Amino acid sequence: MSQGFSPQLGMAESAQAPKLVYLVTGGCGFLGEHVVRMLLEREPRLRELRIFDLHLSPWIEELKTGPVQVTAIQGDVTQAQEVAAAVAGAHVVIHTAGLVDVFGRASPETIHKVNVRGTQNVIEACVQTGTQFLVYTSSMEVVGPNIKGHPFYRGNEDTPYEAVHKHPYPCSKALAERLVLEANGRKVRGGLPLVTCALRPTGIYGEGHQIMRDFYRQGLRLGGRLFRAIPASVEHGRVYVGNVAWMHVLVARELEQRAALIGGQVYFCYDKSPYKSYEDFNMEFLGPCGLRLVGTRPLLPYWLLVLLAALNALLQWLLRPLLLYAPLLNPYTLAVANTTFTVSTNKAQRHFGYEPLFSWEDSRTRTILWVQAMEGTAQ
Ligand SMILES: NC(=O)C1=CN([C@@H]2O[C@H](COP(=O)(O)OP(=O)(O)OC[C@H]3O[C@@H](n4cnc5c(N)ncnc54)[C@H](O)[C@@H]3O)[C@@H](O)[C@H]2O)C=CC1
Ligand SMILES: C[C@H](CCCC(C)(C)O)[C@H]1CC[C@H]2[C@@H]3[C@H](O)CC4=CC(=O)CC[C@]4(C)[C@H]3CC[C@]12C
Repeated sequence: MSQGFSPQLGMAESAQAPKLVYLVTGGCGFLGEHVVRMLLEREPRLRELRIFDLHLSPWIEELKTGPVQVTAIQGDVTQAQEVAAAVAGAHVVIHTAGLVDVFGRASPETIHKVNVRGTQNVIEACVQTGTQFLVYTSSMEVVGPNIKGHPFYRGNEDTPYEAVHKHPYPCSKALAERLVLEANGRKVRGGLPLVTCALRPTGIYGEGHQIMRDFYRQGLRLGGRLFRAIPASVEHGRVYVGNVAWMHVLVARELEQRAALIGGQVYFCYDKSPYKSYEDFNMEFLGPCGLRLVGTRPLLPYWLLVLLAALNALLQWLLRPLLLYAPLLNPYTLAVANTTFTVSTNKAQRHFGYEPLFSWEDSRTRTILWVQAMEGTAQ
C-alpha cells in the first residue's frame, strides 16, 4: 500500500496534481502555526492539511480560502479514538502537540498524560490506520541541561552527555521521544514499515513566543528595564521558529526517499542565531523595542536567586489549594537558564539537505517587528 509519497521535488512531480494529506497535531500552538503556514507555502504536493488541536484558533478560517483543503479538527491527543480518526488516511503526521510547562502550572500526571500517552496514541493511530511517516517534535531538554548542571558546549547529536532528569517536562519528552524512535520499523496496516524521526529544538523564539511576550510586558511594568539575573557568559541555544518549522517540513518530505538514513534518528534544530545568554539573546529583540537590560553582571548573587527560586517553589506548594502561583523563577528554570547548553551540528544538512530558510538578520527583524506590534511599545 504505497501512498505515493515522493519527497524529491522533480519538475514532473511538482507539476502533478497534489495528493498528499498531512496532519499537524498541536497545529494552533506557537510552533504548530508556523509548521502549518510553512506547509501551505512550501509543500506543493499537499492536497489536504489537517490541523488537530485541543483549542482551535480563529486564523484557521483564513487558510480555508486557498487551494489546499484545510480541515480543522478539535481534539485531544490523550483520547486514542479522536487521534485515530484524525490520522486515518493521512500520509504524514507531524506531532508537535504537547504540554510545555516548566512553571508548575499543570500536574506531573497531566504532563505525562499529554506528552507521553498522547504520543503513544499518535504512534498507535499510525500503525492501525496505515500512516507510514511520523515526525515528532522533541526538545533539547531530552538531553539537558541535566540535574547536575553540566555544561553542553556546542555539542552535537553524538556528544556524550549524562542525560539525567527529574522535572516532569524533560522526563515526559525523553520518554515520548524514545517511544517514537522505538516505533521506527513497526509494520503499519498494509504491511509497510513506519518511518519515524525526532527533531530537538533548543529554545525557540520568534513571532508568537509567549515567554518573550511575558518578558516584554514585565520590562514595560518595570519602566522599560529588565534586571540581569544570569551571567553573560552562560550560553543558551536558541533557534528561530521559522527555521524549526522549515526543518519539520523538509524532513517530512524526505522521510520516504531516505527512510533507511533518517528513520529512527534524532536531529537538533539549529540555525545561525548567535550563541548568547538567555537574557542577552532576548535583548536582541527587546532592546530595539525600548527595553534596557540593567547590569553587566547579575544584580543578585547566585545563592540569593537559588533561595528566591526555592521560596517560589514553596509558595507555589502552599498556595496551590487557593490559587495558582507560577512565576518564571523556580529551581528548574533557574538551573536551565544558568547552565550552558548550545549545539553545533550539521546532521540535518547531511541527512536531508537542511539549510536555514531565514538568516539571523531576517529572524531578528521578524521577531522585532512582532514585538513592536504588541500593544503599548516602550518607545
Ligand atoms: N517552545 C520551545 O522553546 C520549545 C518547544 N518544544 C516542543 O515543541 C512543541 C510545540 O511547543 P510550543 O509551540 O512552544 O507550545 P504551545 O503550547 O504553543 O503549542 C502546543 C499546542 O499543543 C496543543 N495541545 C496541548 N495539549 C493538547 C492535547 N491534549 N491535545 C491536542 N492538542 C494539545 C496546545 O493547544 C497548543 O496549541 C512541543 O511538543 C514542545 O515540547 C521543543 C523545544 C523548545
Ligand atoms: C523562563 C526561563 C528564563 C527565566 C530565568 C530567570 C527567572 C532567572 O530570569 C527560560 C530559560 C531557558 C528556557 C527553556 C529553554 O529554552 C529550553 C526549553 C525547551 C523546551 O522544550 C520547552 C521550553 C524550555 C524548557 C524553555 C522554558 C523557559 C526557560 C526555562
